Amino acid sequence: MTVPAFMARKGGDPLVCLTSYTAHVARICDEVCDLLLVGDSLGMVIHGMPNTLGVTLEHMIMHGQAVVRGAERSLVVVDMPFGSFEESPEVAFRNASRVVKETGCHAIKLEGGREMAPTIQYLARRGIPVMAHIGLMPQAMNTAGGFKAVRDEAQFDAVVDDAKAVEEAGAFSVVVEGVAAPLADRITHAISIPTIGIGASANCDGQILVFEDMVGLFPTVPSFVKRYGTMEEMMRHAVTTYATEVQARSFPGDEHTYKKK
Ligand SMILES: Nc1nc(=O)c2c([nH]1)NC[C@@H]1CN(c3ccc(C(=O)N[C@@H](CCC(=O)O)C(=O)O)cc3)CN21
Ligand SMILES: CC(C)C(=O)C(=O)O
Ligand SMILES: [Mg+2]
Repeated sequence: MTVPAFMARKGGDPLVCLTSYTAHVARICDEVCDLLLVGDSLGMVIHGMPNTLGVTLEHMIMHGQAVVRGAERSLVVVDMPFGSFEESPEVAFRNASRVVKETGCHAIKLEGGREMAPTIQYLARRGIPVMAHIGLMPQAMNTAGGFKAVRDEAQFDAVVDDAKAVEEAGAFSVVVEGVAAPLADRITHAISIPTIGIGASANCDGQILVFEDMVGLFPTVPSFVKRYGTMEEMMRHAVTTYATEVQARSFPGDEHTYKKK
């Protein structure tokens, strides 16, 4: 997958996207996805943080390297963490270029609408494809007072304006998070770059979910998540059986034991 090929899917077959944070999860997701996102949700999902604000550029680079090693076909996009891009377009370029150089990812993603348009333009014109992220922006949880979906009609025009501004600035795609279905529909029809929804209805050009949420490995998921697997139960069964067998001395058995030569 390339950035132009991804953009060409606007209005066509839905774009399949998932987050990945590790090489072997990336290898599995890569078989079915158009895009793998190394999301800053890894702070919560992998590192047990209460929100995404504590995630660093070093976290993103380390997980980005792992995912790039596991991916062959998909576009790999790395989230810019809180504090790494907001100050100025120049600071954003310095940090985003480090992410691209040190991971080999194809593009970066950053949260923000109109206020980030100059930064998106600065990066995009200098060789770094940018995916924007509008609607519910988890890095703004303290100003929003939590992870609040955009459901009030009075807020809709502002988010449509954000979508137009990031398109105009040169974003190649935009994540639309936590918005009511009619707003997602307006945004998808208002712009000519692909909209990738998360908690944003079917009225988008593609969908993304957090891998651990959809396989059933993260305990507290937002209501928009559909669970396609029961990984937590499978893991609990495996470790419980192991513990029982160690205690009973039935593991290791003969077939798991070296014989002398
Ligand atoms: N594992 C995981 N999955 C995610 O989808 C995800 C993360 N982590 N971390 C970053 C953000 C946070 N996300 C969330 C988390 C909770 C709600 C949620 O429950 N929102 C409710 C109300 C919450 C409130 O009132 O405080 C809503 O109705 O909008 C939405 C998005 C989505 N992102
Ligand atoms: C879920 C997506 C869009 C994200 O930003 C993340 O995982 O950090
Ligand atoms: Mg994110």
